[in-house]
Amino acid sequence: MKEPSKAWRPFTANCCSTEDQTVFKNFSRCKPSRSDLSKNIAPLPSFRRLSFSDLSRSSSVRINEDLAQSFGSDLFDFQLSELRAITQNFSSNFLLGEGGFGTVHKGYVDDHLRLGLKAQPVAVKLLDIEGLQGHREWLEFTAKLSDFGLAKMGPEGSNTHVSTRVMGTYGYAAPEYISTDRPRMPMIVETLEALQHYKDMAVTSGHWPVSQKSTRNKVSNNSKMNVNTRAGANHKQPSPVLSKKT
Ligand SMILES: Nc1ncnc2c1ncn2[C@@H]1O[C@H](COP(=O)(O)OP(=O)(O)OP(=O)(O)O)[C@@H](O)[C@H]1O
Repeated sequence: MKEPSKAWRPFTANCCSTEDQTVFKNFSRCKPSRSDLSKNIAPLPSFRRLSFSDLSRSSSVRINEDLAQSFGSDLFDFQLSELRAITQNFSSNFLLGEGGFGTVHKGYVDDHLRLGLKAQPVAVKLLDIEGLQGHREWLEFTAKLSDFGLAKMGPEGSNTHVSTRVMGTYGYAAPEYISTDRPRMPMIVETLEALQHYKDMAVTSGHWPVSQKSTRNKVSNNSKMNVNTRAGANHKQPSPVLSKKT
């Protein structure tokens, strides 16, 4: 009797019955039907990625070392030519799906490929170097410091601090900064975190994140901060945050 089909997972389950298995060059492989290929394979709650390759040699050596520490002897480093053979040259017939990094192809390794590596189906992800995710995403990433009108050049030489007047927007600036005139690094981090939250509230509710009647003292006291969280605010009213900027 034909075995019931199992969810296909690389390195863990069979993808097809014996009679469906064909031989391609020296690689055994499963011959998935068109309907199998068009099916989205069930979510994979946990599976181990045991292999990778196809990076430039120098970078892959370093990554190999890092991954080897995590995976130990379970890690197999495949050459591009091997991956090509496994996936029938990344054939579209073996396409499983596509993610942000590129296409994912079904393949099958036989038990002659590596000592200790059992014959099994695998999924091979092919990096799309033109893709927005992956290479270009990281190469083009440039860290930027957002400037809310508060950025100042740091002290030079033997100076320990820079004197300047308190600047910032009520509701966005850290309350301690407003009250003490002295910024501390944790305040800056808190302010950056709070900023996006307050801005979201302002944009969606059409109200300032703090009451415009807030006084300096009110703002300086975090517990008294009058944050607008009213649900169902009038969305037709232009957001003060947006209208102020335009
Ligand atoms: N091991 C697998 N078995 C079966 N199908 C898979 C497997 N891995 C990926 N796929 C298929 O390929 C598609 C894309 O997978 P991928 O891992 O690239 O998705 P992603 O995590 O959204 O993308 P990325 O990692 O590139 O950001 C999946 O939606 C799935 O259909």
